Amino acid sequence: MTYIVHSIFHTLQGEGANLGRASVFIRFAGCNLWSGREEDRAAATCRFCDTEFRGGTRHATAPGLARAAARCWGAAPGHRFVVLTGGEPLLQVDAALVEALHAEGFVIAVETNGTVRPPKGIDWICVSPKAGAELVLDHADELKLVFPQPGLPPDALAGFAAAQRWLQPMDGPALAANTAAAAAYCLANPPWRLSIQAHKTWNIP
Ligand SMILES: C[S@@+](CC[C@H](N)C(=O)[O-])C[C@H]1O[C@@H](n2cnc3c(N)ncnc32)[C@H](O)[C@@H]1O
Ligand SMILES: Nc1nc2[nH]cc(C(=O)O)c2c(=O)[nH]1
Ligand code: SF4
Ligand SMILES: [Mg+2]
Repeated sequence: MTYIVHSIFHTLQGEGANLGRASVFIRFAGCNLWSGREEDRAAATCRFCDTEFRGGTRHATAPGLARAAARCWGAAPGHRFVVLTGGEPLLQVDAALVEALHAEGFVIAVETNGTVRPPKGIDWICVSPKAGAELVLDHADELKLVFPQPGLPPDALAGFAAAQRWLQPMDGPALAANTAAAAAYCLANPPWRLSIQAHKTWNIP
């Protein structure tokens, strides 16, 4: 299996349950809910994406990609943690990559839109559902809903099983208003919690 990877970088997880944790991010190229081209955004299923994920480097084997992640992690002792994101990582992540990353000593987390079934063995799954896209998962370690999303109110996810439920204000021109609305929603509706994209204020990738 060839993996097409937009970028690999070492940073702190800026969102959700693993906030602040040293991580290697593997950002896979491509998504099933948007082409990544600005001219296609208005007609896409997912229209608020904050991420560049087009194109990148081919990695011909799972052990090769896992070694690239290990090189990126560097010399920091132990606690290796990798976040598979994109784009939509589950279009490409397979059992061979899970095995190879584990063999390099990584705990594996995934950021997914929940429309694609994951291979077995991933240690931490964060599902971030998108209005208008069919969820094929009904549980995860954490649920992280970008808020507000017309057509996908938090209530609609009452049947989704997750120990942690986050509302993440939609970044864009209305970020301040979205943050206030998300905070108000969390105050009125525990167990929803507020997830601020901390890396954007820490000025790290
Ligand atoms: C770029 S996505 C990649 C992973 C996967 N495709 C997904 O949507 O979960 C990573 C995370 O950023 C969130 N995100 C994307 N655009 C955002 C925005 N404008 N404001 C807040 N969060 C956003 C997504 O919902 C997801 O939780
Ligand atoms: N620091 C940092 N944390 C993140 N958590 C999820 C991200 C993503 O784009 O998937 C992300 C990201 O892009 N940067
Ligand atoms: S599903 Fe994820 S990667 Fe795809 S366009 Fe939406 S936020 Fe971006
Ligand atoms: Mg991001």
